[in-house]
Amino acid sequence: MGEMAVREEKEQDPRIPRIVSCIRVVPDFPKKGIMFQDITTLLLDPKAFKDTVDLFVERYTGRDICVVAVDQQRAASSEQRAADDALPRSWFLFCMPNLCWFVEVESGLLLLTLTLLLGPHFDVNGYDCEPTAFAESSMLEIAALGFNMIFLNMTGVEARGLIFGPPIALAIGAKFIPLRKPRKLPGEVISENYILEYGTDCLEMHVGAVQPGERALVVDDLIATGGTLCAAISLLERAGAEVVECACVIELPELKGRERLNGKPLYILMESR
Ligand SMILES: O=P(O)(O)OC[C@H]1O[C@H](OP(=O)(O)OP(=O)(O)O)[C@H](O)[C@@H]1O
Ligand SMILES: Nc1ncnc2[nH]cnc12
Repeated sequence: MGEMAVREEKEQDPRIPRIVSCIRVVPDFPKKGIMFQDITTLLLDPKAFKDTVDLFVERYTGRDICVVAVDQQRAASSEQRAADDALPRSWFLFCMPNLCWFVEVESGLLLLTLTLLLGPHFDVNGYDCEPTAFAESSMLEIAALGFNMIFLNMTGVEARGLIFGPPIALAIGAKFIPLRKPRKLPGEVISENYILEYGTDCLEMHVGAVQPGERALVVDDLIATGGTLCAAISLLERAGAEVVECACVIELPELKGRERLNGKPLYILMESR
C-alpha cells in the first residue's frame, strides 16, 4: 500500500483519534519549551493501548519479520540530572572554552583533553532538538572545537522503547530482540555508539540474536531526531539483518528524524500535538 493510501486509511480509522486523545502532552518537560509526549497515559487505557498494538499487528502480520525494540542510553541535561539525582550515573563530559574534560566515573578513568580553539557556545540540554551538524561529529571532534557544553550520561533511566515491541512480536508470532543500554545484556554483544545533538547514545545487541538475512522491524514509542532509530538500523545491518521498516507511535515531524533513516520506511500512528 502506498504512503497516501496508508495515510488515508489511518485518517479514517476511529481508533487513531482515541489513541491521540490518550497521549498527554506536558508543556515544559523536561525543560522549558518542550511539549513532552507522555505515553504513560495511553498505557492507563487498556482499550487504547490494545488498539495501538493492534494497528501495528495488522500492518506486520504475515510479513516474515522479527521485532526489535530499543532501550537506549541517552545523555541528559543538567536540569534532568537535578530532577533525577537518586539515579546512578556512569560518566560525564563537560567542556569549558578551550578545555574539555571527559570523566568515566564508574571505572575511575579520567581523560583530559586540552583543546586549542575557541568555539561557539552550545547549551546542550535534553530535547533541545534542532538537528545540528555536530550530531554527526565524534566526541573528540566536538571537544576539539572547544564547544562550551555539558553532557551527562545517566544509567538507570526508565525507557519507553521496550513497551510496544514485545506485545507486537507475540501477536505476529515473531521473535523479539531488545536493543539495550550498555552492560545490561549478559552475553557477547555488538555495540553502536553515536552522538546526538544533545548527548550520546549507545545500543547493544546480543551476538546471534539476529541471523544474517533476517527481516527486522524496529519499534519505538517516538521518533524525534531519528538518532535512536538510525543507530538501531546500523546495529542490525552490521549483524546482517534486513531492516524492513521502523514503526513508532508518535513522530515529531519538525525535527525531520525521517531524513536520518537513509530511506528506510517509517510507519507512525500520529504526529505530535
Ligand atoms: O529520535 P530521537 O531523537 O533519537 O529520540 C527518540 C527517543 O527519545 C525517547 O527516549 P528518551 O531517550 O527520551 O527516553 P526513554 O529512556 O524514556 O526512552 C524515545 O523513547 C525514543 O527512544
Ligand atoms: N517531545 C518529546 N516528548 C517525548 N519524548 C521525546 N523524546 C524526544 N523529544 C520528546
